[in-house]
Amino acid sequence: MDHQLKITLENAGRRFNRDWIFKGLDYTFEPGNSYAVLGPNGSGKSTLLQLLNGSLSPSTGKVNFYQNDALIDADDVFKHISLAAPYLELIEDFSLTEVIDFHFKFKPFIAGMDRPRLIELLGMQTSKNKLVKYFSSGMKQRLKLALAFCSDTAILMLDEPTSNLDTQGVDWYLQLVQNYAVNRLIIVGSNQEQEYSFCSNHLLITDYK
Ligand SMILES: Nc1ncnc2c1ncn2[C@@H]1O[C@H](COP(=O)(O)OP(=O)(O)OP(=O)(O)O)[C@@H](O)[C@H]1O
Repeated sequence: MDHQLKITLENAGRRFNRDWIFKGLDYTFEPGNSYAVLGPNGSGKSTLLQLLNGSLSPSTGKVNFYQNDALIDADDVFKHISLAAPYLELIEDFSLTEVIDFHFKFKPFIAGMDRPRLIELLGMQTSKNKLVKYFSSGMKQRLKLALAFCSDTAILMLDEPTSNLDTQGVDWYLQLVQNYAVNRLIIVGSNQEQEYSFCSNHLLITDYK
């Protein structure tokens, strides 16, 4: 990855119908830094992450994306972001091998990674040809995380990254953070300390109600 991405929010707000989820949000997400977006269930973490990945527009204010200080279009932002989230579904009728091959048609592997290494990282050598619909919920979550961490993008966006993971899975996730998040802008939507304690910046949604 040879570029950096910065996201700024200027007086940003989002509402659904008459309900404001948050407003008056001024914030800068700097390249290479780690951020936790925090708040209780239903407070608007996922909504904010969707603004930050260009899939939802603000009701007021602005979300700006800069690549090496040049403004880029919100429609082009997805190329620079790897997202792992509960609402992002894997293709259930694909085998593990097919899911990986399909995913990496759209995004390159990080340096030194390829399909066999990714399967090894997942510890799923014996499930290569298993259809994803027969994966356990924890296996699916590991796969989503591994696809995100192993894609060569400037931004890693993780919504509830340890959902469905057991304690071993949580340790495995923290290992991914250590090994594959270096120098990337990482944004974690969460209300569980274990999954965001490495983040140096905290954004509390409830400060913007
Ligand atoms: N498309 C939509 N239409 C109407 N309301 C919505 C829509 N998407 C989200 N909301 C509402 O916005 C609020 C914030 O939801 P959001 O999913 O962002 O919260 P969250 O903090 O991520 O919650 P959780 O921790 O439970 O995942 C909720 O009240 C939700 O019902």
